[in-house]
Amino acid sequence: MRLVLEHLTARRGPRPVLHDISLTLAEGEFVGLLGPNGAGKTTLLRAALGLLPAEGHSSIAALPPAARARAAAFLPQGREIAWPMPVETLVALGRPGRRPEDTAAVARAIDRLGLAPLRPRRATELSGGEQARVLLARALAQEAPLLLADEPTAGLDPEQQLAVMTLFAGLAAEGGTVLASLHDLGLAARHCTRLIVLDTGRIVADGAPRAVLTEALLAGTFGIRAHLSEGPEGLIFQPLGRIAR
Ligand SMILES: Nc1ncnc2c1ncn2[C@@H]1O[C@H](COP(=O)(O)OP(=O)(O)OP(=O)(O)O)[C@@H](O)[C@H]1O
Repeated sequence: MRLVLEHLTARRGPRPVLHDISLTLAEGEFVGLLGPNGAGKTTLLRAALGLLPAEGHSSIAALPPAARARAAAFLPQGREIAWPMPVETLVALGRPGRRPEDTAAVARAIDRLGLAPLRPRRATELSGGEQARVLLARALAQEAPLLLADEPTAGLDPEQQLAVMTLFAGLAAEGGTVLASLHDLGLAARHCTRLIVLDTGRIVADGAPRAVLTEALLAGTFGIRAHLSEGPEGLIFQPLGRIAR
């Protein structure tokens, strides 16, 4: 399912922090939403979902609530689980219902995140990274055509980070649309089909990873120098140092 944003502008408190964002994400795209701390990534995701008031148009926010829940799954930034329930019960919150297809979707999500060994454990008694994977499984259990994820790799070990990026690329390859905010430019460069970079609430770059991650953008927006090369596994991004600004 496509996601269309037109002239989206949002405020946090009295200040506009997202300015006139227009973009279209198509089926099959895995889009990395990049930008320094405070650039507006979370605000964009939440405004697109209708979770924050915004001016302009979002094709998801415009849907009635039930259709919105079917269209888009969301992994928010906060990862701490407060409910002392078994992992399986928590994942099933993403897919309420007792039809066989609901049970199968929950089982698929648990399997995709490698959570089978943790299934009977109490979610509050898991490590931070394990809790993050449980919450991602809850979002995946929805099996919505659009997935918006706020820093889905934060707090995960290297293997799990790669697992999540590979999983998202697979969802896009199956025709889904994935938009994920990411701070790891290396993971984004290697796995995303497209990168959108925000800086102080505005889109400053949008395109294929190789075209977006230029020396000038890395210096101007992120304040870093980096080495980019094409390896057999795809684009390799290696940060080299900070640039005094
Ligand atoms: N509840 C709030 N009240 C007032 N300002 C806020 C609030 N939440 C965020 N902001 C401000 O809005 C701007 C955008 O914040 P946002 O959380 O969207 O950035 P982000 O790109 O997701 O950052 P990060 O990478 O640090 O998670 C920042 O300047 C931030 O200080």
